Amino acid sequence: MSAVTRDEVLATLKTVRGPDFEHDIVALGMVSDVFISDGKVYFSITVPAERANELEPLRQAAERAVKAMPGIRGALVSLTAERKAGAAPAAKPQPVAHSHAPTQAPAGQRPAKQNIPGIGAIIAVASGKGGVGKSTTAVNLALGMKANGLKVGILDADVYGPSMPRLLGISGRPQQIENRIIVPMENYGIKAMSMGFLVDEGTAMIWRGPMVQSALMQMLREVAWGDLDVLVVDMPPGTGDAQLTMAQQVPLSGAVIVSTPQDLALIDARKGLNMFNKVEVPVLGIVENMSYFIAPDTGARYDIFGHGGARAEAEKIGVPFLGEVPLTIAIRETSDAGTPVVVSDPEGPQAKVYREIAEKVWKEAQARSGRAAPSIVFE
Ligand SMILES: Nc1ncnc2c1ncn2[C@@H]1O[C@H](COP(=O)(O)OP(=O)(O)OP(=O)(O)O)[C@@H](O)[C@H]1O
Repeated sequence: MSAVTRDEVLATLKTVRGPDFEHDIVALGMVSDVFISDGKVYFSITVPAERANELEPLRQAAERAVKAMPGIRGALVSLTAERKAGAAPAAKPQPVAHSHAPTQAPAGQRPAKQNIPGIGAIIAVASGKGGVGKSTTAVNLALGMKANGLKVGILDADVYGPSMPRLLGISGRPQQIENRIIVPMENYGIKAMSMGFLVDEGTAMIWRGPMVQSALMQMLREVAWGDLDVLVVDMPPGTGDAQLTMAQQVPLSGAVIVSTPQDLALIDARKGLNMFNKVEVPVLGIVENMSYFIAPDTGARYDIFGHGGARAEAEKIGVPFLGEVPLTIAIRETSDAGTPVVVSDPEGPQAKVYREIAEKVWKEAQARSGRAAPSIVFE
């Protein structure tokens, strides 16, 4: 069977009537870019923010219509809200979580970010640029927190290059329960959600901003996370508009910045800090990754990268230094094999490094939230 095209999807959507019961949703200009991957169709429908709940049946009708097309294996349709003129400076439509549409903030104020019921703290792991080991740090940090006795989830917000399925060794598709709530995947005792569970890894993601945002909001708010002490969010690399919007829309308790010593004068890490400052999310500290080299044969340590830059930078700007992670074959190989070092060699030196970082991150998060830390049992 030949692949379904965007035009065919749009033709189908022309059978769906808009809220005026007269014109179709395509003619009314409510349909975003349509993206098709692996037989699944993704798009959003723009609606006025105050009608989001009321128009949920419209979303369902559109999803049903597309799912019924021959050759289509699934559809992910979300509602995105139009901002009222003058309500906020951004011109982009903002996604809304359907049953829990955020309340519109008065003009000039940041919209209130709704906490997620059941989730104690949401901690972002971010980096100023790609390839510094952000995802590896995020997964080992999450597992370190679990090893320290916390209930942990991880959300892979890197919609364009999801890596959690591979890092956690999880394959398959998540189950959907009533009201389109998704059951998170799970491995090594942590719950996980990633775009990679919904589309195949390696699929070139060419989504536009609003679609990415609504997919992220669904993964955040329409997933049965249950009770979690902490949800670790693996942010997409970089500090561009997309990351900024994300940092703005997710109710973050704090952020951890991953940097390498090779980062020239840590320029990129500083950009990360500025980004979170801009959206008033406290930076919990900096992790220096690939800080020094441990020889696989002798276990000897070599400070070949001029490590320590991140510590100095953290001191200079007054944020905590959370720890340094060595460059080791073990970390790379276990990451690539889907058996992160914290679970595959829990007694080893690398696992210890991550657990200590996890402890510091948690302490910092608790200190910022002003709540007493639940007691953590260390073995
Ligand atoms: N401490 C480490 N020692 C050895 N290899 C590491 C270490 N940290 C990360 N790596 C390896 O470096 C590569 C990049 O890591 P990772 O995917 O975590 O980076 P990232 O910053 O999330 O990248 P991206 O920007 O592509 O999302 C991976 O192959 C990973 O296994």
